[in-house]
Amino acid sequence: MNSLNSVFDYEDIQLIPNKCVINSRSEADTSVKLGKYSFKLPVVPANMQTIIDDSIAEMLAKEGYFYIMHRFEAEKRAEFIKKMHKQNLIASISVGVKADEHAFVRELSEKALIPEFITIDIAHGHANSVIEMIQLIKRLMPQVFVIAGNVGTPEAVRELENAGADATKVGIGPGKVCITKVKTGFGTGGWQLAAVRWCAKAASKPIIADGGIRTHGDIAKSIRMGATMVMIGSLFAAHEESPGKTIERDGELYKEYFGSASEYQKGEHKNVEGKKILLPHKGSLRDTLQEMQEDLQSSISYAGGKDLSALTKVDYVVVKNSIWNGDSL
Ligand SMILES: NC(=O)C1=CN([C@@H]2O[C@H](COP(=O)(O)OP(=O)(O)OC[C@H]3O[C@@H](n4cnc5c(N)ncnc54)[C@H](OP(=O)(O)O)[C@@H]3O)[C@@H](O)[C@H]2O)C=CC1
Ligand SMILES: Nc1nc2c(ncn2[C@@H]2O[C@H](COP(=O)(O)O)[C@@H](O)[C@H]2O)c(=O)[nH]1
Repeated sequence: MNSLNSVFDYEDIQLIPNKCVINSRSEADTSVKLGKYSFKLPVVPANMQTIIDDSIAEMLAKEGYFYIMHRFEAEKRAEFIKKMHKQNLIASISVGVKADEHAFVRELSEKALIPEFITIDIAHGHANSVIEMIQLIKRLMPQVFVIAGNVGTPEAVRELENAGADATKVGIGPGKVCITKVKTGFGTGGWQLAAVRWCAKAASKPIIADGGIRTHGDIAKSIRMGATMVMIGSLFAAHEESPGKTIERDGELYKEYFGSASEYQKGEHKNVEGKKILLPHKGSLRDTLQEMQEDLQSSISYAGGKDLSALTKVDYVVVKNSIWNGDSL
């Protein structure tokens, strides 16, 4: 993999069109299967506190989108599962790996509060702590679809899959509010798309490409490189419905978007690998989801197909190489 020629990021790639086989973009099917469930789009808002809350989760589940609730109000998760199940909606939560999270998983199992999806959400997912958590969940609640991450290498993907993960999440440091690449010198920031391709080639189960998506076209590029689904933070931040605080500056409205490893999330300046930014207020989340779907339908038509599978085979060119993917510190 690590020849320089094969290292690229989203902005370095252009997909090459094929002859169109549909009469309207509305015919293109953007739905995706993950586990036993089918969802409207191969996209999931990041499980971060300024991106998703209970009401957004409910709205997404009711309208047929995949969602992953964040883990930063740990004590509310059991009630959240109950509430979603009362409405016949999918429950999809996140966990960490510390001892109290093991206790939480045991509690869910004992109370038969079984969510459909659990995402193990830590910075460096290629770790024994994650393997142990996968094994614990699978032993106590084998029916749960487990997403494990984050990782950035084929070895990590294989190891987590072998431990029982049903999908792995790829992306170490490409996020908009991420400073891992600067603070540690490590990660997939600047070559996230190539890392997705590298990991997907080794995967035998779905890959979720996480971080670095800056345009709707990047979703199609992720699928081309082997992702089944794409996790997105910044493009989903700063909507009317978004939980981030609204700030007024010189008569303009902005919303906060902060990293899960930022001091704003942690409440202390320790092992900080995230920052806070203000994004211009964007209007309704539903409108963004609608536009994302229309753009992806258009992508499918350029790929010469009728559904997402067409995107997996198109040719592409590498136009140039980038480092920053539009980010600044
Ligand atoms: N996708 C990405 O690039 C990144 C995402 N994040 C997000 O930030 C949030 C916090 O993540 P995280 O700090 O892992 O969660 P936690 O604070 O829950 O830490 C999880 C456990 O892993 C340990 N840990 C964390 N990082 C490392 C490391 N590099 N090496 C060894 N042990 C480690 C922690 O111990 P201790 O703290 O004592 O080391 C702790 O025991 C998550 O939501 C995560 O997704 C953070 C950074 C990168
Ligand atoms: N290195 C860090 N990565 C983080 C942090 N908080 C979240 N994240 C990751 O970013 C993506 C979203 O990326 P975006 O480019 O779409 O905005 C998210 O899903 C996490 O994986 C953090 O504090 N540090």
